[in-house]
Amino acid sequence: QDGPPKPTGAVRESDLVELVKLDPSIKLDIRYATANNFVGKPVYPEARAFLQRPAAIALLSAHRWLKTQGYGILVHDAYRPWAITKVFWDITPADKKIFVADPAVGSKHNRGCAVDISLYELSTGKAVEMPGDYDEMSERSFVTFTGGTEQQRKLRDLLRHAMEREGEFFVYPEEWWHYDFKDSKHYAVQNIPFSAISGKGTKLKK
Ligand SMILES: C[C@@H](N)C(=O)N[C@H](C)C(=O)O
Ligand SMILES: [Zn+2]
Repeated sequence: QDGPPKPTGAVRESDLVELVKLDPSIKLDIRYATANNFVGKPVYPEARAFLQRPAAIALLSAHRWLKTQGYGILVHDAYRPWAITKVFWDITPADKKIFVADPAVGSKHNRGCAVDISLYELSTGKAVEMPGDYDEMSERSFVTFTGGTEQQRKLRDLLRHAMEREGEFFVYPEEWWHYDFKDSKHYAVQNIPFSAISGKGTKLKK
């Protein structure tokens, strides 16, 4: 397969918004722009994060609620070009494919409607410890994993509560960090690089 799957029905116009421009207190740790990821080398030329506007606004709402609890959102990934989903799929062994999306269908990341996140402590700015590492392909990533420390599980569950409390996002059960936006099916799978995103719609409508 050479390119993304074509939409089967009507789709909404893409309006990708850069998250740090909405609120600079949303922190970034874009591992795919570094060698510290499961590919072992950078697959993004820039450490940037975009979501479709309604998803970005919902993420901001979760971030603001988390701040009342002493935490902020740390973003590992958001919109992801389809070609990178294909790279992930091709290098992942068959028994680990639940941790990556099939490029024949496309990932919700490719639609600008999924986000990989963790938490940072407002008091120190440091990333928290979760029951497993980001992109760890083991049962420690499952949202039902009962191992790790009580504090790690509490933070994983706090993140999930923040993201699901308004019904806008829902967790991917195999990955504590991955959240899908409820309206993802309305957006097309895209393969444009970050540099081609206009950002014209970056300003948040009040
Ligand atoms: C690769 C991982 N971070 C991820 O996002 N997995 C889901 C299943 C996806 O690729 O959509
Ligand atoms: Zn993800």
